[in-house]
Amino acid sequence: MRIAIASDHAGFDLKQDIARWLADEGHVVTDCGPQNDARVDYPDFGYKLALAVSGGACDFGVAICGSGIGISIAINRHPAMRCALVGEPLSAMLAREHNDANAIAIGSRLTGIDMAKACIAAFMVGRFEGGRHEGRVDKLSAPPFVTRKAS
Ligand SMILES: O=C(CO)[C@H](O)[C@H](O)[C@H](O)COP(=O)(O)O
Repeated sequence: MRIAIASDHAGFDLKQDIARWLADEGHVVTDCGPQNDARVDYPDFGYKLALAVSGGACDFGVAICGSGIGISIAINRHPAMRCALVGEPLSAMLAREHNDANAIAIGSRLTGIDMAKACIAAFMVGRFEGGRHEGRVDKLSAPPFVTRKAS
C-alpha cells in the first residue's frame, strides 16, 4: 500500500521505526517529515499528511506525536480526512470498519513499537462495512456549521 507517515519531534523516533518496518513489509512510504528530532509543531506535519492522503498520493496515513492527540486534531481539520487516535488494535480496526478512517494517530509517549505495529496491521486488515455506517460517515463531510475551506 502507499502509506503517508508524519510526526512531530516527540514522535520522530517511532516514525522512523515504523517507516522502516512498513518499507520492509513492501509498502511504499511517503515520509511527510520531520527529518530530525528538532522541536517542531505537529500541525505543520499533520497538514502535509492530510494533503498526501486527501490528494490521492497515498492510501492512508500514520501520524505520531507525543500523545497522538494534537496531530490527530490537525489532520481532522481537513474535511476529507478521518483520523482516529488509537492505542490498541481493535480501535484501529473499528476505525476502518465503522468510520472509514483514512488515517490513524498514535501517541509515542503512550504506545510502544510493538503495539503501534499491531494497530497499523489491524487498520490495514479492516474494511469499511458500509450499510448503517454509510450515512454517518457522509454526515462527517457535511457538518451543520461553517468550516474552514481546505487548501
Ligand atoms: O499534541 C500533543 C499533545 O496533545 C503532542 O503530544 C505533542 O507531541 C506534545 O504536546 C509535544 O510536547 P513537548 O513538551 O513540546 O515535547
